[in-house]
Amino acid sequence: MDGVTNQQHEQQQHGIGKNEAVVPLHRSTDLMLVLNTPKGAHVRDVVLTLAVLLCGSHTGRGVFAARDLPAYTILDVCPVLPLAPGEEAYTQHTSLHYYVYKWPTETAEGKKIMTQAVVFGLGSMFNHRRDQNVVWERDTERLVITYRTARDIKEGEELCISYGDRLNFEDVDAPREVEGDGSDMLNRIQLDL
Ligand SMILES: C[S@@+](CC[C@H](N)C(=O)[O-])C[C@H]1O[C@@H](n2cnc3c(N)ncnc32)[C@H](O)[C@@H]1O
Repeated sequence: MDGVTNQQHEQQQHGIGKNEAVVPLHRSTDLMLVLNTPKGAHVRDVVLTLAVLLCGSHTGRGVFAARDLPAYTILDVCPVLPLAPGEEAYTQHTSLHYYVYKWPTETAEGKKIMTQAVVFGLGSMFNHRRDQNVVWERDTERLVITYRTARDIKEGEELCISYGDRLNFEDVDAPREVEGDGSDMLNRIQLDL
């Protein structure tokens, strides 16, 4: 195409200037969605919640590496839908509450505030791990989040982000603080006295 790349050609066809209105999308093809991880999604459905309470654990989805991945590999570029300020008052009563990200934005008066955003694509499927192996970056201008591997990843590893310290579920990956029935800890306390 006489030195014109496919991307430039597409942009010319649509009258779009470079970098302005185009977000190049990437998704690694070396990923898989696993459906039966122990990290169950929260459910608002009363019947399902009862079934979980009575029958035990409820499985959830997670993103895993289907091949070895080098550090800094782009896993996905996900479009987001920022919610209007105040809309979280409604989403917190729905299952969506467990899927939204904090999103900085500005009011019409120019005041910086934090709202929420729904993330499309794999961004909503990454589970939490305190020592995350995926990092993410917001682009508040272009309304996308880019996810990258934080280090070399082995085939079969789960790809996780960190949700921070204030979790509203029990972290199945968290190290158990007291093993056994706790008597070891009690013995140690008594010895120290
Ligand atoms: C954004 S969703 C992640 C995808 C979710 N596993 C699914 O199947 O739809 C977040 C929810 O996943 C579950 N989750 C994520 N990380 C977890 C972890 N380390 N331990 C237990 N549950 C986890 C929690 O229920 C959390 O509210």
